[in-house]
Amino acid sequence: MTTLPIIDIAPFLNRDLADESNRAATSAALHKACVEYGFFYLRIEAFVDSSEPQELAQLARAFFDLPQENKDKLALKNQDYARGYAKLKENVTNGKADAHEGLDFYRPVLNPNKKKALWGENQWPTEIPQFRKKFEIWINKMKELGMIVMEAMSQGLGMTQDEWEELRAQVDDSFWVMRVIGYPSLPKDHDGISCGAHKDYGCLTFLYADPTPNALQVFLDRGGSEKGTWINADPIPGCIVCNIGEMWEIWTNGLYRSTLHRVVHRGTNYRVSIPFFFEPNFDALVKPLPAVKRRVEAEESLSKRVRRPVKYGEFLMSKVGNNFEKGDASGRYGTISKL
Ligand SMILES: N=C(N)NCCCC[C@H](N)C(=O)O
Ligand SMILES: O=C(O)CCC(=O)C(=O)O
Ligand SMILES: [Fe+2]
Repeated sequence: MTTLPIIDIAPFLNRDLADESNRAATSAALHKACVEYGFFYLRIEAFVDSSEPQELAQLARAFFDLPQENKDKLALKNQDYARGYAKLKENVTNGKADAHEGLDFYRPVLNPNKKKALWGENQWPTEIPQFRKKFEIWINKMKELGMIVMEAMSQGLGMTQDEWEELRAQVDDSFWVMRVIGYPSLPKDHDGISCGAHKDYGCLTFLYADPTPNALQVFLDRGGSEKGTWINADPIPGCIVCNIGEMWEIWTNGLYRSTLHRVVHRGTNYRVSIPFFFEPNFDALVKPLPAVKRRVEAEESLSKRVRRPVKYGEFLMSKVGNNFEKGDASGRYGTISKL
C-alpha cells in the first residue's frame, strides 16, 4: 500500500546553524514529494499545538449544528457569491453537486464591493462566540507557514537567494482562501460524492481534517504498482495534509504537478475539514521559474512544453465561476463585474 510521504518542517522554524543539514534534507524531501506525488503530510507539531485545530473543528461543528435558517443568513448571495455559506449541494465540481456545506473566507480587500467578483466582505458567524477570533489566529499562522514552506521549496529547487526573493514577492500578500467544510455521511446505496475530483488552484493547500478515515482520496498518476488508483489520505496526528496547486505546475513548467483528489465520506459521522489555501498575490504574474529552466537544460528528460504565464487573480476568477450550477450562482456570478 502506497502512503504519502511525511515531511517535518521543524528545521525551517529556526535559524540555527546546527539545523542547516536538516533543512537541506527537508527541502530535498519536499522536492521529491512534489515530483512524485504533489501531495504529502507536513509535520507541524513544532509549529502549532494540535489542540488548536481541534478547537476550530469544534467551532465549525457548532456552526453547522445551527438551524438551517440561521446558516442561510450568511448565504453567498449576500456578498460576491464567493464569500459566505454554501448550503448542502450548492457547491458543484465537474458539473455535479457536492454533498457538503461550507463557509468560505477570502483575504479581505480594501474598498470591498459586493458587485465585484471576489471583492465582497467575509461573513463571520456571530452566533458562535470566539469563532472569528480563533479562526483569524489560524489564518495568520497558516500564512506564516505558507511563506516558510515556500522558502523550503525554493531551496529544494536549487533557487538562488535572488530567485527566492523574486518568487517571494509573488506570494507575500497571499490572496488566501479558507474553507470550513461539513460533510454529512453519504447514503450507502448512493453514487453521490462528497467533493468531486479536482486539482487545487493556487500554490499550497494546508488541510486540517478531523480524524475521520476513508474520506479524502488522492489519485496516483505517476508510476508504481498502484498507478491509476485512488488511495486514502487519512489524517495523521501532528500533521496536516499538504498539496500543491496549479500555480506550481506553471512555476515548474510541469516538473511539479498538482494532483487530483476527492472526498467520498461513507462513514456514519459528520466530518469536518478546514482547508487553508495559501495562494499567490492577486496580481501575481505566474510564469516558469529560471531555476527550473536550468534543470530542464541539465536533465533532457523534462517536458519542453512551456507553460503559459497566468495572472493568478484572473485564473482564480475563472475557477470560482465553475463552482456553482449553471444558471444559479454561476449565472449570477457571470453577471457581476470581473474587476
Ligand atoms: N479553492 C479551492 N481549491 N477550492 C476547491 C473546491 C473544490 C472543487 C471545486 N468545486 C471545483 O470545481 O474546482
Ligand atoms: O475536505 C477535504 O478533505 C478536502 C477538501 C478539498 O479538497 C477542497 O476544498 O479543495
Ligand atoms: Fe481540494
